[in-house]
Amino acid sequence: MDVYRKELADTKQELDTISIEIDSLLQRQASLQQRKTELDSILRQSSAKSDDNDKKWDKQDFEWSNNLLAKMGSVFNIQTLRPMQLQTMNVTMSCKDCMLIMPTGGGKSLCFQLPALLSKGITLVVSPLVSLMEDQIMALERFGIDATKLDASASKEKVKAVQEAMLDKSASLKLLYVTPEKLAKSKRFMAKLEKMYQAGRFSRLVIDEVHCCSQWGHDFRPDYKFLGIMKRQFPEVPILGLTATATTKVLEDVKKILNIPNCHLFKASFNRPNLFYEVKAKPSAFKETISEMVELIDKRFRNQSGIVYCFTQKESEEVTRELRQQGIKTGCYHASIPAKQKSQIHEMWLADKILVIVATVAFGMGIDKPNVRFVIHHSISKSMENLYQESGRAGRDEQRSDCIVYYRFADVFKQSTMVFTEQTGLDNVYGVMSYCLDISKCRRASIARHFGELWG
Ligand SMILES: Nc1ncnc2c1ncn2[C@@H]1O[C@H](COP(=O)(O)OP(=O)(O)OP(=O)(O)O)[C@@H](O)[C@H]1O
Repeated sequence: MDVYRKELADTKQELDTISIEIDSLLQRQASLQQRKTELDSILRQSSAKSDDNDKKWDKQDFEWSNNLLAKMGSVFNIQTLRPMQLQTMNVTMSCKDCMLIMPTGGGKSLCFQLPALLSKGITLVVSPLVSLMEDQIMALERFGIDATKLDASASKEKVKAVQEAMLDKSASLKLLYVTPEKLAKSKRFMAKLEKMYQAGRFSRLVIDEVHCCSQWGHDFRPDYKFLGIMKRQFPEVPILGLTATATTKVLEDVKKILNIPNCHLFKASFNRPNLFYEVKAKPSAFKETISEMVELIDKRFRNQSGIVYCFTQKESEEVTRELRQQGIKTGCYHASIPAKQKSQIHEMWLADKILVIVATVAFGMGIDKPNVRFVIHHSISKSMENLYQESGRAGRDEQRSDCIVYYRFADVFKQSTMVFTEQTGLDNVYGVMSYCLDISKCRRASIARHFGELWG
């Protein structure tokens, strides 16, 4: 009996102790709950404050505002700015770091080209593709702006002239384009930049396609990681990162990599109201898909300019051959086509001498044709970002245009085998698959949600 009495006394004591502990935990819970409410409210207020801060960036009373508006018309022949352009330019003109996320064709280039004209010294533009730089430099030359690039093909004389201009106060050079490889691999060029910085002539660092820094993005480029040292080496130089496609996770990663945790972030809407998205079931027989496409191109898009995207070079050649056999004049474009032939095809298409280009993704960045009325994906893209960007080459003139994807399950497997080694490769393909399969949702809404926009 004594044994039981003893156990009962111990049990009561333990229960008392637990009650005391529960009381104290309940009190702690209540106080944490209260603190949580307070912290939520502080954060809400500070984000409202930073919204306020952002609001001031769209003002036109900065010391450079008059000059900015004047040059916008006189040099670029632009009468009104698009959403987020003024904010971005004001932030970067204030020497603050900024990232601008704006859809393809939205007008990101103006956001650094115009500030480059208004600033002393040289704007360094890091861009992933030489062809992209060439297009921009050609366009700048047409506006009478002195811009050039340094890449592996530059002659000794050219390198010398650029290096002189980097330090020469009276030089007219405003924009210098380089690839990330150039920065990562040429110590000599970094040393020149250091001198340019010391001379107070390094006015701004622009990083085009800034999502390439992050492994979580769809287009990671190892040399972009090197850009992380730029802020440490040139702390006074404002960084402007540009991208058409970046999820929140990618943006956070990019901020970390570039050492710009407090950069301003501007995001233009991804909705392109003039683009109409459609998904069609792809017949299993190749010829059947082609005859559907011929019908589309011949009837719905008669005499109109467009692009047909294919999965592989082989596929693009087969589609080109079939379309031609069915009487449609097309040009084929992929990475293995000789450079001269590629630029001929591109020019003929720009001049509307060829209406349809059948291409792989090699026909991509830097395409700026206003009247592309349709983009057809003969096979699905490898990610929603790619799909959005490729489709976005339609309708730059803001006229109605169609973006059609041919979808069948077998193509998901094909894509998966190509991307499974990439960090988020499979997830990206499944994202496209779910976009294609979800017939209950509006396509535009699915795209908006993918890019983190609220949509009804
Ligand atoms: N405010 C504006 N008003 C009218 N046209 C503009 C304006 N801003 C830019 N543009 C024009 O829009 C077109 C696309 O601009 P830009 O090439 O800068 O786009 P982008 O955002 O860099 O696209 P991409 O992602 O393909 O590089 C250009 O022809 C440019 O001249």
